[in-house]
Amino acid sequence: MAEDEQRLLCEAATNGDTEKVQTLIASGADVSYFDHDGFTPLMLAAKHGHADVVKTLLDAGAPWNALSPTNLSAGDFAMDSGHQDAFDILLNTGIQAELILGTIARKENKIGDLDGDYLEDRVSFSEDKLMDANSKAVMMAWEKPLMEAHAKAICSRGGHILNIGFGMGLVDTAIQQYSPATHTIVEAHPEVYERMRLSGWTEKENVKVVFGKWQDVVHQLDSYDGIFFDTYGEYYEDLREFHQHLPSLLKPEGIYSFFNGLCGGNAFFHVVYCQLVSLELESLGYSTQLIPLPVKDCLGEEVWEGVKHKYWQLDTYYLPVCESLEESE
Ligand SMILES: C[S@@+](CC[C@H](N)C(=O)[O-])C[C@H]1O[C@@H](n2cnc3c(N)ncnc32)[C@H](O)[C@@H]1O
Repeated sequence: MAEDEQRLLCEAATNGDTEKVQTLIASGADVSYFDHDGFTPLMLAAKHGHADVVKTLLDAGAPWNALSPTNLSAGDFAMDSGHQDAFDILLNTGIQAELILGTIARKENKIGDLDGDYLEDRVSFSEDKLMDANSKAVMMAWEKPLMEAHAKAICSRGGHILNIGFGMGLVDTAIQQYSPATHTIVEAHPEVYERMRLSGWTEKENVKVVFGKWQDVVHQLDSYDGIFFDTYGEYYEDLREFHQHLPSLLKPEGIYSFFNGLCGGNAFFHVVYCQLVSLELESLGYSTQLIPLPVKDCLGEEVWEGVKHKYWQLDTYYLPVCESLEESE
């Protein structure tokens, strides 16, 4: 009987029959049910563009972020099929959920999600990547064009530049091309720092290397015309925490950017997080422009050989360029 009810709910969601969906929900049908193909009623409604049904299901507690067997969410189905109304409802729900509940959930995850303390483990360098002790990539050479674009953005006002996280030094090499007045680099991993020292970064005339976690050294820093943030083994909460320091770190006319790998494995979740971070920066007084850069061509399957976690799977990278709202008006 219950199985029948769920099947009818999926059918009504597919057909856009809002009344039937409401009746079935009222009689106890499970809105988080997965059918035999691994789809929820919400995915089916989104896929067919039935915005009313999408809303009804969400109001009844259907999970907006459930994933199909191919890792697609209801929002991905709405987006891929071009159903703007259903997409907007799902996007709004995702943002609200992450704004309110996300902080709590992310804090709880913080205890068990990462593989140990990255900063205390060994790293290994090769020509095209920097890997952690769990064969996860800290940084990869395919990102070079992105790092060059980030450097161009944050150096556009000249002056004093700050970069958090050296990695393979791609962004810092690009920053040096703009001959900044000063170029401060914060790096916390002892082996990465040692490599910087051996390759002469600590001796460069306009470069100041600060060894330590940004959280521990932030109060030693100055104010800058351009800032880039790209760490590893941290959470969205850490990025948010860094943003709290922007008003004192970034000069009023300065440019801020960060590596935008937020939810890089799912197109819809990425949109949710791009919006979320933009809203959070706005509340601190910054506008965020997201510049689309195609990355499909530099990301063949062979790039990921030997890498445990494919942290980026999307065709377009959205490079954030943030500046004070007063300046951008
Ligand atoms: C993704 S890599 C940066 C890549 C760099 N943008 C490039 O162009 O090569 C991240 C770097 O941040 C460093 N890191 C991680 N946590 C940090 C923290 N809390 N403070 C400072 N650096 C940190 C890592 O050791 C690593 O070198």
